[in-house]
Amino acid sequence: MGTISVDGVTRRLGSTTALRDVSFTVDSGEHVGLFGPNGAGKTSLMQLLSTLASPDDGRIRIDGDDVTPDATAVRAKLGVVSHRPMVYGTLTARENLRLHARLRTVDTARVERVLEDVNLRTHASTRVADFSHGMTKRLSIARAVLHDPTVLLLDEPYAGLDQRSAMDLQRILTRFDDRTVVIATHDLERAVDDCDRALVLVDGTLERTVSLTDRDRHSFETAYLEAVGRSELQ
Ligand SMILES: Nc1ncnc2c1ncn2[C@@H]1O[C@H](COP(=O)(O)OP(=O)(O)OP(=O)(O)O)[C@@H](O)[C@H]1O
Repeated sequence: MGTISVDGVTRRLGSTTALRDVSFTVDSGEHVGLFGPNGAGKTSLMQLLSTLASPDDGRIRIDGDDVTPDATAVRAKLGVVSHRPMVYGTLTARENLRLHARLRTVDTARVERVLEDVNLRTHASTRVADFSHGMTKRLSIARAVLHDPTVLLLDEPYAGLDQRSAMDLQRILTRFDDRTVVIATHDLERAVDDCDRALVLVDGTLERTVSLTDRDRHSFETAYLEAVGRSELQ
């Protein structure tokens, strides 16, 4: 459950080729980091995996279902945390999750369990407009896992968080370790802890795959900088 297959995927945006013949697979329960400089194609790839866009060439399958014709079946397996929190500021955390549970036809009893998972039980009755950035991010994760997906797609989950909130979030994400996870991030340090494998995109091409299980932080950073060239150093 939760296998991903990306096969020869190309994505064009206007005159830009955002992704060029990208292929990789992710095993069930594996945690993969997506890295690359600005404009490398990370968000474009996350959008395709999330079924928000379709490849111009190639195929993406989740558990064998193609993200284009089988988008509805695929969406049921996906939990997506993107740049936008996708929660309502005028509602409380609990109201947001109950609303989402009804839309997803999920038993509302699960809302309390998920609030607990992301450490928001004591703030469940607070309006989201009054939440800090870190709390809103945790609520986005709660929303994403409410229907118990097998695959979690996290686009820059640590962006804008201070050290303490990022550490809290990292700890919370380990509670969902049994799922397949794809995480796009510029945070090389946390990636070494979070991921089994790193995929490095450069100018839309999958430049390098690095196993993180037997690497320390320094050797991953070296491999990353070799892959992206000097552009990251300037
Ligand atoms: N709507 C669009 N129209 C045209 N080109 C686009 C569009 N969105 C992205 N691009 C281009 O596609 C390429 C890949 O962009 P993408 O946002 O996927 O990269 P990224 O790795 O997520 O970058 P960042 O780290 O800055 O978020 C870039 O050259 C970008 O300028």
